[in-house]
Amino acid sequence: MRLAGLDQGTTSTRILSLSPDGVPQVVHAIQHQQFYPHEGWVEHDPEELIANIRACINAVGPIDAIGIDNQGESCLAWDAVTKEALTPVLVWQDNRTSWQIAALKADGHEAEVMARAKLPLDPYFSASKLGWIVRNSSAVQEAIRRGTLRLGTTDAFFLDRLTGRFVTDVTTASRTSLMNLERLEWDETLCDLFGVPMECLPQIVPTTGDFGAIETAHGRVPVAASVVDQQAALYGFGCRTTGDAKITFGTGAFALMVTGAEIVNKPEMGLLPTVAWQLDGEKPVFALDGGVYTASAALNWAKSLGLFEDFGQINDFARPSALEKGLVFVPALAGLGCPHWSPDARGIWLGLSIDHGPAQMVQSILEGVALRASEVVSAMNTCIPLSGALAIDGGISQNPYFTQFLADVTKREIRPAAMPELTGLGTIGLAAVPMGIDLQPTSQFGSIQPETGISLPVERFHRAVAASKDFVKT
Ligand SMILES: O=P(O)(O)OC[C@H](O)CO
Repeated sequence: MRLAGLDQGTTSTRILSLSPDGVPQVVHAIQHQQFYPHEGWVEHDPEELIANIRACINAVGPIDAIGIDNQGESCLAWDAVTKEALTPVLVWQDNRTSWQIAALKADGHEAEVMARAKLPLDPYFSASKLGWIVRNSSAVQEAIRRGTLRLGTTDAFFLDRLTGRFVTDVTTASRTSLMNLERLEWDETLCDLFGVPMECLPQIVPTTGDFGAIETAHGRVPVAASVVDQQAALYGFGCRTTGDAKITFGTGAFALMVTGAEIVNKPEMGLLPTVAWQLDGEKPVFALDGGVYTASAALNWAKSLGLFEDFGQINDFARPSALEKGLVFVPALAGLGCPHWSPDARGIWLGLSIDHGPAQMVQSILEGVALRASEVVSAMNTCIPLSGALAIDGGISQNPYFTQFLADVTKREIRPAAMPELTGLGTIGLAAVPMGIDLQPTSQFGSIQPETGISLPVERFHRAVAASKDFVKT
């Protein structure tokens, strides 16, 4: 049986299939455009994403089933009859609703949202974005009048268009802030609060099962799984028991830890309970989630500014670290997520001096991403002790300076995945479940030990983080 995983992420769409020895291989990948129409706005073109999905599926050749993973909170509106998008995709990084979130907080609504969705008020989640779409798009208002409006995360749009099933899986629904996490149903109070008509949302279904079939150049292909990309990676890492955790360093850095059947709710730690997956006919497995919004995105930004030309140039830097020498970068280029939840925070360099050049600045960016990830890891570890080493994947998980600094700052063994496609592996693994195949991960991991005798002045970073939060507000 030949299975494929389609990874529709923030920067690219990729299709993977397994080699005969079980290793996922990217068969085709297409980058898509990022649109920044105003400060803080981030959009994708839904038709470009659909075209890229079709191109990837056609490129993979004959397959028996496919799983699709998605970029989480990103969402849009479309028409129930024509299936045409009515708005761009508002990407998870889009901060256009931060003023509305601030107003909801000021009006005392955070406790209610925390009680129902178990999420803080933050523009990251889909709820305020969908509310914004309903209030501001004339095409959406016309569709309401016609009775044909559909609202949802990107997975629901892709499935409705490609298979005719108007559904979303429970992991993606748990990222909207419109689902009651205990009941796993849309929550009327939350929909009213954000101004989202509940009847326009898709049906919530388990992560694996029958999602309909896609017409491809090679015949009809059943979709057997649909899931958020971070949850797919957690599954692909083989994390199955409470305390198993991973961090994926992509556009942002996303840590997830399995908490089993239990919803671990630690708002004071800034961590989010979320659904890890729900296999068809089984109870849901939950996870704790902590996000750093800019990881590779900060390095791409530095590259675009000309601070370096090639990723091969930023693998080695002299010690002591920039942090020890007094230069600190806080990668809050799209606000601060876990554990701060400060959408108005901005990136900041502290400690610049006349002798600093591009190399030290890039070194401090790598360290800033590691320090932010370390904040998330220590919040998680306070909730539930992490089992053993910390497994990581994604682009900068292969950077030797970054991984050693991460080991030193977290004081833990870091295990970078030798094979970078763990999201695809997890998506294929989930699609295999309804086919009756138990695919166990075959990835290999490196091992980076913390250096002994090093004590980093992490307090210096905490002071810089505090400044990054207050800077725009004061
Ligand atoms: O598409 P990625 O890999 O940047 O991941 C996006 C996250 O799921 C957003 O929460």
